Amino acid sequence: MKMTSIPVIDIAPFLAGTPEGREQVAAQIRQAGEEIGFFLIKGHGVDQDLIDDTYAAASSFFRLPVDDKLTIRQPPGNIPRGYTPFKGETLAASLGKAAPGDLKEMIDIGPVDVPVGEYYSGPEAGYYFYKNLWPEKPAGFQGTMETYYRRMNRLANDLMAIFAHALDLPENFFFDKLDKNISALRLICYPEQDQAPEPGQLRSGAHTDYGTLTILMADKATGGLQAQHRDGYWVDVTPEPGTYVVNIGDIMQIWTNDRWVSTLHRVVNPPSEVADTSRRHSIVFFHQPNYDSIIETLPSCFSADNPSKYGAITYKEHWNYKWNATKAKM
Ligand SMILES: O=C(O)CCC(=O)C(=O)O
Ligand SMILES: [Fe+2]
Repeated sequence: MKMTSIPVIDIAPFLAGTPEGREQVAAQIRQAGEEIGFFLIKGHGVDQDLIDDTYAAASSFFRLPVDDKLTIRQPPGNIPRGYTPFKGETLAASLGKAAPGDLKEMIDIGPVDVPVGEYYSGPEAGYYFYKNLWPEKPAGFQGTMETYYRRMNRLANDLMAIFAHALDLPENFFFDKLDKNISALRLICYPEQDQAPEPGQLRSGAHTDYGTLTILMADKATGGLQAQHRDGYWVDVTPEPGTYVVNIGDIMQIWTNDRWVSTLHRVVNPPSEVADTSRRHSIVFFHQPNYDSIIETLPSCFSADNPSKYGAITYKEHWNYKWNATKAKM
């Protein structure tokens, strides 16, 4: 039977900490990781007021005149910070596919609370800890986003503990690979479409996410997210109020030797009858490990009968390739 919606998992019993609760949540995550690589979570503990404030700050920013938005334009050299105008990225190119630019504009925010030291600012650090660019308007934007970033990092740690449990590893297994993580908070606006898209042009072309996991909050505007089932068909991912969409990224797929899937997904265009009124926003936290973590098959995911399919790489090697492939030459 075809899957028509993605599973909803209440993670509160894991966070409450009883052994039964932890096992029950881990079992559901294990199944979802293997089958579709996407799930909705509830019981995550993130304060709804913080979610609402973050959404409101992002949507007000995108309503500003373009000149105001360009005050924090992405610095030259594809540095992953600041505002990228409409059609500035082509996610299909991360998988080697040519396509017109994605029908979206966005802001990229990197780590907040960066310590001083060679690891964070020396030559190896690249742009991973580059300073964030904050707009003057709307008021309070920086504080809201920094609070949200920190809260997403905590939730991602909780999810990584669940993942470890689900993979028969100690729950703190991943922590030393994440303690200097280079996660990215991305605010995206998919504006109303007053012109028909070009052939092959989507709000976001089909791609997989590059890191460990992604935590997404989106509104319910038409023209939304779809995930590809392992059997090839597309499933609508419809967020419910108070839930987050979580999906597995490339690094979990590599770590688990393909037992879990980094699922192909895309954001489709709204139907043409409503395209000129459909405006969609999403707030996406891409959780990504330390830049120098070595990504190789987890001890519980290979054996003599099931050898590793991937050679070891560092996270920065994986990320650099994907990121640079997707950028418009502007
Ligand atoms: O906006 C969405 O719903 C998903 C965006 C996405 O998949 C991405 O930016 O990687
Ligand atoms: Fe994505």
